[in-house]
Amino acid sequence: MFARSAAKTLASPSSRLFSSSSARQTKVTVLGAGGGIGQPLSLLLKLDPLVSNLSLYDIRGAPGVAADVSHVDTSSEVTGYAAEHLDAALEGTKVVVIPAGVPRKPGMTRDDLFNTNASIVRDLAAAIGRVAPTAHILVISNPVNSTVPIVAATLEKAGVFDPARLFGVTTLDVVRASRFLASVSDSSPSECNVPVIGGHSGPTIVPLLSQLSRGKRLQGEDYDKLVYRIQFGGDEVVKAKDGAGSATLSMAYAGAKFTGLLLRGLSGEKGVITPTFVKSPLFADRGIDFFSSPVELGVNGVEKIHPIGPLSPQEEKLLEACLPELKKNIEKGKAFVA
Ligand SMILES: NC(=O)C1=CN([C@@H]2O[C@H](COP(=O)(O)OP(=O)(O)OC[C@H]3O[C@@H](n4cnc5c(N)ncnc54)[C@H](O)[C@@H]3O)[C@@H](O)[C@H]2O)C=CC1
Ligand SMILES: O=C([O-])CC(=O)C(=O)O
Repeated sequence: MFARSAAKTLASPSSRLFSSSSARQTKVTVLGAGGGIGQPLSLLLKLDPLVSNLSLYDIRGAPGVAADVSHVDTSSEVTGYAAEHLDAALEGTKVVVIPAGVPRKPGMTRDDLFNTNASIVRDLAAAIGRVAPTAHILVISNPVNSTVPIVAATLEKAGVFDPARLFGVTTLDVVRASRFLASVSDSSPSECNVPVIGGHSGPTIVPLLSQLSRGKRLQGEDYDKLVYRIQFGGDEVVKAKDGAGSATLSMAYAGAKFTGLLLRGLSGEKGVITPTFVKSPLFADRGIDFFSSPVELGVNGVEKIHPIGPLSPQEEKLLEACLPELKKNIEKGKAFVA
């Protein structure tokens, strides 16, 4: 079978890639497609049969990435957009994935990225609100605990915020929890689907190991070490890359995995449930209105926010450590837009 897709470097405003909203015609846009995450993420999205049109945008390098990825022999069309063509990149899109922004270097926290990434994400959100107000938005850019509230507040200001269509991508925490539990319990990651709740930074990452029999068995130092590794898996990669950035390949995998799950939900599949950071009522009584927990994804995006389920006494403590930090991060994001 030959590739039908040809890379275009710019679609003129008149060249809408599609005009129907059928499930088979799903345009997915990657903002930050030229980066360490954006490139492999674009490749993986090219492999997803639910993507019909892949729109790749970056302030640098996206047309080249698009030309490269477009040679992969799957059916989707790939178009690359240079810096000045953000609106064209977004036109008609159903899903926007955002890995735009700077990554950490050793010694930095995710919150240290706020000063640079907050305005990048705010400006991209404003463009989405203007050009593609009904798109589902998947935020990868850190600090996720703050960038998601920034996107929400920006869309709210524009009068187009729909909480069912905004997601912070916390899938890498779930992927890590599954991989690391498998390695200490001598099992397969497919048998270790750990719910991870809270947010996406150190102590705000709360793995619910007690909800799996393999996780429940871990005690004492083994339990503490595993929780630490899940909470600080990002730091492990930042340190190993030694100044060259943070997780990109595993994040691209996790980003494509979450996008694929969302597309399955959007196309009508039932029972698609995965943790994601969304506007949530679960801890609203504590003043926390964004929280990651298992969410059912459906034709409108967020279909149902599931309760977090039973917690062990250790997990209760982890949750108590998570909530104040998460609240602070969320408020910082909101204050930035206000
Ligand atoms: N949610 C998660 O689990 C994870 C999040 N991240 C975060 O993802 C972000 C990206 O990381 P990398 O890809 O490694 O960084 P990178 O520096 O390799 O790539 C970022 C890309 O964003 C582009 N960019 C900057 N401003 C832009 C704008 N206004 N519009 C469009 N593109 C723009 C840059 O040109 C660059 O190509 C970082 O903030 C990082 O902390 C990283 C790993 C996991
Ligand atoms: O650690 C970082 O800065 C990148 C990230 O969010 C992760 O790998 O989980």
